[in-house]
Amino acid sequence: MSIQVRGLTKRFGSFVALDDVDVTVRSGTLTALLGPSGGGKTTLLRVVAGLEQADAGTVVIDDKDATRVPARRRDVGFVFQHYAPFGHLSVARNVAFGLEIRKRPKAETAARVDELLRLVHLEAFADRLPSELSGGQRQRMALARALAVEPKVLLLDEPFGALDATVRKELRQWLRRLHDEVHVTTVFVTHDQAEALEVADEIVVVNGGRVEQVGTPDEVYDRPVNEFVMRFLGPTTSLAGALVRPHDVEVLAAAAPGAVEAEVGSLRRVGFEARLVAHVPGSGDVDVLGSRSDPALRDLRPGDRVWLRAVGPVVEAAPSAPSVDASDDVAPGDPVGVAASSGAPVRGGVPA
Ligand SMILES: Nc1ncnc2c1ncn2[C@@H]1O[C@H](COP(=O)(O)OP(=O)(O)OP(=O)(O)O)[C@@H](O)[C@H]1O
Repeated sequence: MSIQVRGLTKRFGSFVALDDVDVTVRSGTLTALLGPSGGGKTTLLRVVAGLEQADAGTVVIDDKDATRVPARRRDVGFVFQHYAPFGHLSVARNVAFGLEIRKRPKAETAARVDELLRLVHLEAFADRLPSELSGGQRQRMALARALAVEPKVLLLDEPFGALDATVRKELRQWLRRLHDEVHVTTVFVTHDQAEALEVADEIVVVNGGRVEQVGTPDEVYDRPVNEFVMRFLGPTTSLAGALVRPHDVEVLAAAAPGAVEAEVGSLRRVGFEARLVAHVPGSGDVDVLGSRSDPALRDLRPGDRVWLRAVGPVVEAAPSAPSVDASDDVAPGDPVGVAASSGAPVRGGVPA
């Protein structure tokens, strides 16, 4: 069940929250809406769900124009960050709720609830009250409840946002596995680039009410279309006027085509990483990230002469562009890839 959003504009007073947005979500995919706070992700999700009316544009769900269809008739399952269950009903009754109000036969409802509780690994908790569940279990219950009525699409607004980092990580892997079993077209909102890169089939980068880029995790990470996407998806450093990822800077002992001469400022080892800061005369410090066993870095001393060359994606840096760096602004969740695996991405110097 695909979703097509065309020319969507949504204003709150004079503020433009969505500005002529086009997005296609392919049937059966798990798609992340990724971007900084206030960028319009939730608004986009709410318009798709029918909880918010757009000022212009269309929403097509499963090849049918849903723009004017009320939320309850869109066959959309929705899970919010702070999910509020019915506190006086058992877990099983919470999951059954949507089926009961649709007056499905009792036996069918019971069988479906059993199946869903197994799917979300809560079969042992069927008779508990929601207050007797952990936060992660409650969000799994919310997902089971949303799935109960067999929605065409599942929309998740930071479903794990309120949980601690470890549980969040478990649940994101679980969501991936669940999706592989159920295959319902799913869109989830996150501002955590690691979550999107790890879980999604497709990432829609949303910023300032516009779509910056759509692609697979590899595409947006390896071929960012602009400085914003480059910065948002992971740490960056500036080399010869362009942005590059610190782990995509090659360190050479001699001059080579395309390489820039630099002087070693400092080299620190942090766990398995080696973090080099090298000074390029006239253009400032460059951060380089390698592994501690990397022979090109291992024996460097402050003052040594080296040559630096970008070996990964490079994006021209606009000098006046606003700085939105993943290492600063992205969630306290896990930073991206090698560059940030210790939780203290190299940026503008050696971490203390
Ligand atoms: N009901 C509303 N009235 C006025 N402004 C709103 C309303 N809802 C959202 N906005 C504004 O629209 C912009 C986009 O909000 P939205 O919640 O879609 O962003 P988001 O990308 O989901 O951010 P976050 O990650 O913080 O949830 C924000 O600047 C927000 O203040």
